[in-house]
Amino acid sequence: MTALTYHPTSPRRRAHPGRGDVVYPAYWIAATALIGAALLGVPLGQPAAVAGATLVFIGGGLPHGAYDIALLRRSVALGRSGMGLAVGGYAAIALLMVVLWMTVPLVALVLFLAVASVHFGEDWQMLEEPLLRFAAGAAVIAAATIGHPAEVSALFVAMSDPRAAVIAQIITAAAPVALLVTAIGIAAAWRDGSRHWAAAMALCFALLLVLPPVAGFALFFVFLHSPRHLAQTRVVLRDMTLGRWLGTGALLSSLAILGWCTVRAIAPWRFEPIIVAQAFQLLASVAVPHLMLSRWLEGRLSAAPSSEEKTLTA
Ligand SMILES: CC1=C(/C=C/C(C)=C/C=C/C(C)=C/C=O)C(C)(C)CCC1
Ligand SMILES: [Fe+2]
Repeated sequence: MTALTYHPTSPRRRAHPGRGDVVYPAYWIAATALIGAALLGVPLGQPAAVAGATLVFIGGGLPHGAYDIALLRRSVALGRSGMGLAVGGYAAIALLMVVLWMTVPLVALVLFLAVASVHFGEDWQMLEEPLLRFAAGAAVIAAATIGHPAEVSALFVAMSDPRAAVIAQIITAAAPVALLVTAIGIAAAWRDGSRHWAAAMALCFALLLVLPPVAGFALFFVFLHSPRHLAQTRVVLRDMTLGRWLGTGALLSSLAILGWCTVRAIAPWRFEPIIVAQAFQLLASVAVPHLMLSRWLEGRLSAAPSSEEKTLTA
């Protein structure tokens, strides 16, 4: 994910009409296919379908973080040791998150949900109000939870411990507010010209409410969140050949999965081997350095806008 900010000409207005209005046709195709499957009675909440959705969100979503280090390298002139430090720091933060899952999984879960809300809120660049962006980010979790409290609670418990059910209850209680605030965000995005994004997210929230949670999440993550970031990243890394681009995505995603399996094999692991729960734990572990790096890059870019960034924000 890249952290690409718009630099206002007026200090009052952060957003830019139509800013961030990026939705690919694949999203509408996937959403239509999911609606069709649900109408035809395909059991999207059954274990086989959940395993399929897990493969989709890992295979289609994990690679969007694979370019974080390449982006960092593009933004700061790093020597060999600087690069080593950056890669080491990134891996160390991810590993720290794995340790949190192993030692205090409830803390890891809360951290994950908070980080995800901030991170998904970054997709709403058209909204100038940070609280609105955070609510819109949190609404992804809130919609899935209020729509399917028992399933989400069971997933949280599988990732953490039985006390995680309380977290699902708290989210369920707060969900109406998050969704109402997000409705305002959608209206504002629509009014300001980001109509594709506003319509796509409105449909996605509706689907997160009604579809089984992992299917709804896979739709959001793979077809809305990741492609925006991949497209922005591709602009910055446009001189990477297609082979190298695809190779980097595949290699680093495989390394993350391999790293996860290695840690699981060598460390004492008290979780049930539930694949979907582990996939979310892995996602959480890489999401934390992913978010930290994006925030840092955003700070840098805001402080010193480059010509490259101007291209991106145009
Ligand atoms: C665990 C879980 C959920 C939350 C997933 C989150 C929060 C994912 C965050 C991913 C990130 C931050 C990726 C970074 O790019 C849902 C959707 C409520 C469905 C039920 C189980
Ligand atoms: Fe991301």
